[in-house]
Amino acid sequence: MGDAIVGIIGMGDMGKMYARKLSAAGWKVHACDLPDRYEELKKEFADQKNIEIFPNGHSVSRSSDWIMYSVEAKNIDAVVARYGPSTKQGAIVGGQTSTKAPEIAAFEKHLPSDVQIVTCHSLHGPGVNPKGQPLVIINHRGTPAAAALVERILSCLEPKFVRISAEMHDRITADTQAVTHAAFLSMGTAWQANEQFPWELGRYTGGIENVKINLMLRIYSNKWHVYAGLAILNPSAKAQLRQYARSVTELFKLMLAGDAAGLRARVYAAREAVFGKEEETGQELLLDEQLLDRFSLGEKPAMRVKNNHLSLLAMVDCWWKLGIVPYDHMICSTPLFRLWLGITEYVYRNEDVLAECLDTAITDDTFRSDDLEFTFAARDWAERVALGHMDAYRDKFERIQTYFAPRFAEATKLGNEMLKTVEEHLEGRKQN
Ligand SMILES: NC(=O)C1=CN([C@@H]2O[C@H](COP(=O)(O)OP(=O)(O)OC[C@H]3O[C@@H](n4cnc5c(N)ncnc54)[C@H](OP(=O)(O)O)[C@@H]3O)[C@@H](O)[C@H]2O)C=CC1
Ligand SMILES: O=C(O)C(=O)Cc1ccc(O)cc1
Repeated sequence: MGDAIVGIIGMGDMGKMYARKLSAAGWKVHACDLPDRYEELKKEFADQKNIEIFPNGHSVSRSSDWIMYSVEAKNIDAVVARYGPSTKQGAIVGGQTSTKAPEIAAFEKHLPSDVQIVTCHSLHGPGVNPKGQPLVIINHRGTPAAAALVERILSCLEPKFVRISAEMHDRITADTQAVTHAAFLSMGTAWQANEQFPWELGRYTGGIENVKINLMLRIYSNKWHVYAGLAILNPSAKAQLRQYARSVTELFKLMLAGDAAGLRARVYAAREAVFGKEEETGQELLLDEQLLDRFSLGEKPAMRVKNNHLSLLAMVDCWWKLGIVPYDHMICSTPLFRLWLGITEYVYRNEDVLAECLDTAITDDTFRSDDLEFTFAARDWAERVALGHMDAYRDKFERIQTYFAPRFAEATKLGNEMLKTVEEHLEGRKQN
């Protein structure tokens, strides 16, 4: 089937996943990473028949028909500056970076004018089966035939193609990915600050808590540059993170003040804006807590411990304040975002659960010290992103990553099972 040659520059987790899938479908793949990884990669792919490893991006660019840059977003300008001018005449170029503004700027700046630009973004990590997952295709500077070729190449992943502009992509992923990651990063920061492994504490077990813990560990087990690039380089993300931090702070102050009426009024106003009036939403819930109960890293206690779920209340408050309707973004969502939306919806569309949450927020001090640290954390992540300082982001991320590292292997296994079960559940729901 492989009439065109696919070039991949950057053989990290995503580059390798693409190389394996495309070559298995019969496409010839020319790939490289940094020159000092040439020998190691050649050995790794020696018996893969359609993959040829090259010493650098010049040889990949000169010989391929669609070239995908799968490098760190923070390096995209430098890498395209180096290899872009070597692009084969009339070829098509794209990238896998999670934020398209800097990628497109680099392409426009460094690619010869006869080169077409059709780029992409898989909305899932390298360990997730791409089948049925959204795959964004952006035809920025290409003929319809060029875009059709890129889609033909990528159709072997069996994705759900989402055809949008680069601007729309960055707007949506700021709403879905950047702010979701900020919530989980802040949870990890708070637990580390209080020197806790939450699955070891009786008060952090049960369905919703399992999602929080597993997704937090999943994010910290990934590479810092993926999340830093996604937040810091996305022009729309700063405002989202700032609002999330503000929502956390304001809700926490209402809790501390014991202002039950004020908290209730605010939470219900957000609920109406995001989920509609209760009587208007006849729809079935995305998730139920029993489904999530199975995926615990710790022992399940006999009695469920109540939590005020500040991180979830702040998420819905933030969507409300920014006028975001999360369901509008489902076509362009990641598995993490769907789970996050699933548990927020579970709390908000269940009158008893929400009432218990508000009552706990006012009358129960169990979570005060975690919530205090969570508030500091949300503000600090938002500030680091606003300052645009990659090293400050990396330093904090890697410190917390080291703390949780001993549990990554187990959490990844459990997290994969959890995502798979939830995805199957959501798929089944759609078909019914
Ligand atoms: N991981 C994820 O969940 C997802 C990531 N993405 C995006 O995809 C891109 C790749 O991510 P991922 O694979 O996870 O990250 P990795 O760090 O695993 O891969 C990036 C690779 O690019 C290499 N590289 C850097 N500079 C050059 C160069 N000049 N020439 C050739 N190779 C180079 C890096 O080498 P070295 O390590 O030696 O610097 C590294 O091997 C990122 O932009 C990320 O945002 C998109 C969807 C999901
Ligand atoms: O699902 C998520 O949000 C992830 O954490 C995995 C991920 C990371 C970066 C991307 O560009 C796309 C997906």
